[in-house]
Amino acid sequence: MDIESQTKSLFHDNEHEEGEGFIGDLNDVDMDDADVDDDDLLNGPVQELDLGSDEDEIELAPSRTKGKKSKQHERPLKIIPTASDDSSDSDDDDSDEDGPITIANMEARSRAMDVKAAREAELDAEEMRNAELAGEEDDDLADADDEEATESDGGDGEGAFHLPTAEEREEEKKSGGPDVHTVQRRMRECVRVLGKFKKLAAKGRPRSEYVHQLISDIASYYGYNEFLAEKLFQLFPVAEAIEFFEANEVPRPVTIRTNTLRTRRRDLAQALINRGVNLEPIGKWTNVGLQVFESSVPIGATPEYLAGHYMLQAASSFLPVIALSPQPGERVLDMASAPGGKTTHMAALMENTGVVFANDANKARTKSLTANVHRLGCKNVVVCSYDGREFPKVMGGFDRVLLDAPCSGTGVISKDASVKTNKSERDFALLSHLQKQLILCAIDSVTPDSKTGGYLVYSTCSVTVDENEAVVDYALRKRPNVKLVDTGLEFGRPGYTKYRGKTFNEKLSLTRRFYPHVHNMDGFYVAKFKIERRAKAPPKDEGAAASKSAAAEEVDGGDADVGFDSEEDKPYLEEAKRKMMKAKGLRVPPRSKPVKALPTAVEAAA
Ligand SMILES: C[S@@+](CC[C@H](N)C(=O)[O-])C[C@H]1O[C@@H](n2cnc3c(N)ncnc32)[C@H](O)[C@@H]1O
Repeated sequence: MDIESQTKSLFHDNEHEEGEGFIGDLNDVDMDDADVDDDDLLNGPVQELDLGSDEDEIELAPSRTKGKKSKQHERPLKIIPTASDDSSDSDDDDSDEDGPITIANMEARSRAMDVKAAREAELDAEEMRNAELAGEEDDDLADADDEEATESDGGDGEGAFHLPTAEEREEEKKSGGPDVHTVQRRMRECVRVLGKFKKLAAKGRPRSEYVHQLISDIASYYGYNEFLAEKLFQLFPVAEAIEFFEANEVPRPVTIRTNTLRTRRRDLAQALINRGVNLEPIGKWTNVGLQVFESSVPIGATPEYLAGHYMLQAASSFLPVIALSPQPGERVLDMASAPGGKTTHMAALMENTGVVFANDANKARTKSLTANVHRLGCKNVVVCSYDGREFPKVMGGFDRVLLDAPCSGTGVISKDASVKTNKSERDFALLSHLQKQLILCAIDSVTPDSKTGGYLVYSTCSVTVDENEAVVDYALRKRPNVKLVDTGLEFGRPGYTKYRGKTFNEKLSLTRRFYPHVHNMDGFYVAKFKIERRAKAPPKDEGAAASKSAAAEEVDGGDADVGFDSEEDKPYLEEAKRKMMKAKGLRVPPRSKPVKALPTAVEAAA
């Protein structure tokens, strides 16, 4: 059985749930205001929307692009030559380059690709600089000599390559678009020309026309809307962008995480091997992960699975927990936790001691969370369901917080192809807005006085800058008492410090990006913060008690009094009750008093 059909049959019964999403006051966000630099982001009523995706729920059935039909589905195999196909480049690469990327050879391969990407980025940048120097930007290359133009035209030896004009593109669209072979060939040519633009571009055709054509062809070939195709394309040098889109067409390796509360990896591996499972340890960076290559039994229904000896979990989703590194005896918050892959991992690292508050705003999703908590034998987990923006008002004083934020899912397109077509510019603005609200509340939930911790990890299964660096940079600007620290992860590309005209805090390079085409895992982002006291240190001569109370007052929503106050809780309870009645189709009674926006974390701390 090959690994692809394996994957399909392996997961016929896992916990995938429909209707996952993020919760936030998104409908009323003004797009122009979506990047407001203000704690006002924290204001607003709680509403439910269904826009999100979740990296942890492995698909039961092969994903299909809903809506737009991808030309790529018509193709037999990988046809677009990409960096890793290009044999002329192989000398420069790691000798491990032959054969498929496994998680074991991934580190070496990823280093080689990093070098190559850096080189390509450099070439791209040089091309751009040259174009600018020549004052050509959009109208350049009128002086490209005939010889060069001929080289471009004769490109792949299959007849002349002609970059369609705007009118021709229109015509093409009207007639239903070109066939898949024409699109493939054109993409290949555009990549080639953009790689050596000065030399290969046709006379009088600016770079932007090639880029535009390539993005449009990527969108139709792989089945993306043009907006998202462009957004993702912009993240990489041209040739690498194709690698990324290609990788999204291929399922990621099937991986499981040993539940060390119940067994040891060695014993689990032996038990599964005895059942006909072909597996091996993922790599040096984790001592609990196993990669499954083949199996004659459904991996989601073995006696070991049912007994909670392992979790079906994408390798990338180990990373935020490794970075957070929760310690035994600590008080930890998992702010957006369903279905619990990371919660249960944290509970195991904490050896079932201390407490993990596993929160998720979506009540329905807490069912699978609770089921996983029970199956894996986690005894230190409390499940709750609040909007994350209600923290730390609900409770605070955590040693560590994980915010695995609701996101667009652009890192998990191989699992959920609907992302290709269902995300618009507005969705990204709204998500980024919600993520900014959540991250401030997550920061304010950490106690800077923690003896053992004082950390927050922010992660997403998305690769866009709006949802990652922009959010982290915002948090650094809004909370001067936090700083970025090393994630402790052994691989991953550094986060952007500059991106398309935006400059972020230089420490953003401490954050880590993971990509399907580089690391053979889902696209992911991880940032780790250390939370310090917000206020000036109290005078040295003051007594310990005085100093403690001063600190508590000055902490912005951190470990000040966060106990329950029934008066304050009234509006929350009333709203929750109204929601529940509405969901059950019951008549909702009028509100006892006009509902103001629920108090925010910042208000609560004030
Ligand atoms: C990426 S998933 C979390 C995956 C989870 N950490 C795991 O490892 O299994 C994001 C979660 O955020 C939840 N969510 C969406 N909006 C939220 C909000 N405003 N507050 C708290 N949770 C929210 C969603 O219901 C979803 O379960």
